[in-house]
Amino acid sequence: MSSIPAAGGSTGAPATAPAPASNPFLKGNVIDGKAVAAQIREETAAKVAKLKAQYNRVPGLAVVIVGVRKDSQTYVRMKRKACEEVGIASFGADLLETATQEEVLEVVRGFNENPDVHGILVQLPLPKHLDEQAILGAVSVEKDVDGFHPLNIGRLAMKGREPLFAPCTPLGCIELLDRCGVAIKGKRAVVVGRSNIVGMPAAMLLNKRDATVTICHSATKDMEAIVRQADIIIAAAGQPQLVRGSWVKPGAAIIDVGTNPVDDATKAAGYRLVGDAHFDECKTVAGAITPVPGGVGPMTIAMLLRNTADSGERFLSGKLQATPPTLPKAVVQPKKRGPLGKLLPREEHLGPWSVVAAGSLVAGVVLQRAFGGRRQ
Ligand SMILES: Nc1nc2c(c(=O)[nH]1)N[C@@H](CN(C=O)c1ccc(C(=O)N[C@@H](CCC(=O)O)C(=O)O)cc1)CN2
Repeated sequence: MSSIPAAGGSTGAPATAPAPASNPFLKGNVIDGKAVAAQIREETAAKVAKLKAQYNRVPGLAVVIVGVRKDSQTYVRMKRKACEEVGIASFGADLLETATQEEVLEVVRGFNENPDVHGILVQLPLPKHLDEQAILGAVSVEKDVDGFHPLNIGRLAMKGREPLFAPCTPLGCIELLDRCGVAIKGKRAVVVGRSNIVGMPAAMLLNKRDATVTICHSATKDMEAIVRQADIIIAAAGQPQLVRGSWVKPGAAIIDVGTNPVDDATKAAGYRLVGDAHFDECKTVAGAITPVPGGVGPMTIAMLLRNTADSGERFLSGKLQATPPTLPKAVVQPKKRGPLGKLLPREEHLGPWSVVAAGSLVAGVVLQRAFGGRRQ
């Protein structure tokens, strides 16, 4: 276990929440994600104000966007506005659709080295010609507020380890369960979908909280029978209304991560958003359910703000110092000689966090060897 505080306790057990019947975030059995997100934003604003009073500095978030995708532009605008509202300093880089891998990496490196930046995110998806894995791996692990760096994901996957940051949408799903008084420990959870952004990290977070977790995917046989056993369902398959009311055990909690546009001539935009669960059917059976929109979506940005404030606190309080972004190379490129004339890996003359990060890197590589070659 590292001495560095991990994920602001975010992956650990929650404070006690009111029982569902009297819960202020439940309207009947519908979870009000906007209200939960508003509470987290208020808490974050208070934390940022405290940091400002203590250190006369505020946390800073850098958002990198490549290209002109309309939805990505909207999310990035929402993130920058949210930063402003809670007092987090906003940094940005808007790159052309045609930006090269090296140009994006150069921008990331600049933010890695900027002491006023405590969190960095690269808006996804990236244009197809870019190597997303290499770009996410280039973000300094200590500033990886999206929680997508392989070291953070590796630590999330491992027993007895904690990431510095967990991915925002899955973290938001857990926070919704906690704040709505839905117990996780010992419960059966089924995650439908295994994306890197939501499904897999959601399963890992639920596992850390002692749920018994099953992941369903496109090759799962008799998915509905598996889902029917769940006390908690995370629907994150990217398929509109996949989870039907008849799949749901009475009283189960459904967290719907899907945001699928479907044609709707009655709407000014010509479409409406639906989730991966059939809301009207599932609502009649579930103990609690998130709507789309207004459920998980607002939590993604709220958790990003909280991760950034936690990161700012680690840096400003001096608990953490950024290590050079070239750490993985440093581990494999010996530079110094030990007492017996043996070359020492550089981790031995870097700070304690570097050793932790190096250990996690090895763990990440082992995990990748074990699981990486398999078909998704
Ligand atoms: N680097 C990242 N890229 C992406 C992430 C991420 O967490 N990090 N997640 C998604 C997009 N996303 C944030 O980036 C995001 C998605 C949805 C919402 C949201 O508030 N949705 C609203 C509906 C908004 C609408 O009307 O369109 C809701 O569900 O209520 C916020 C952020 C992919 N990329």
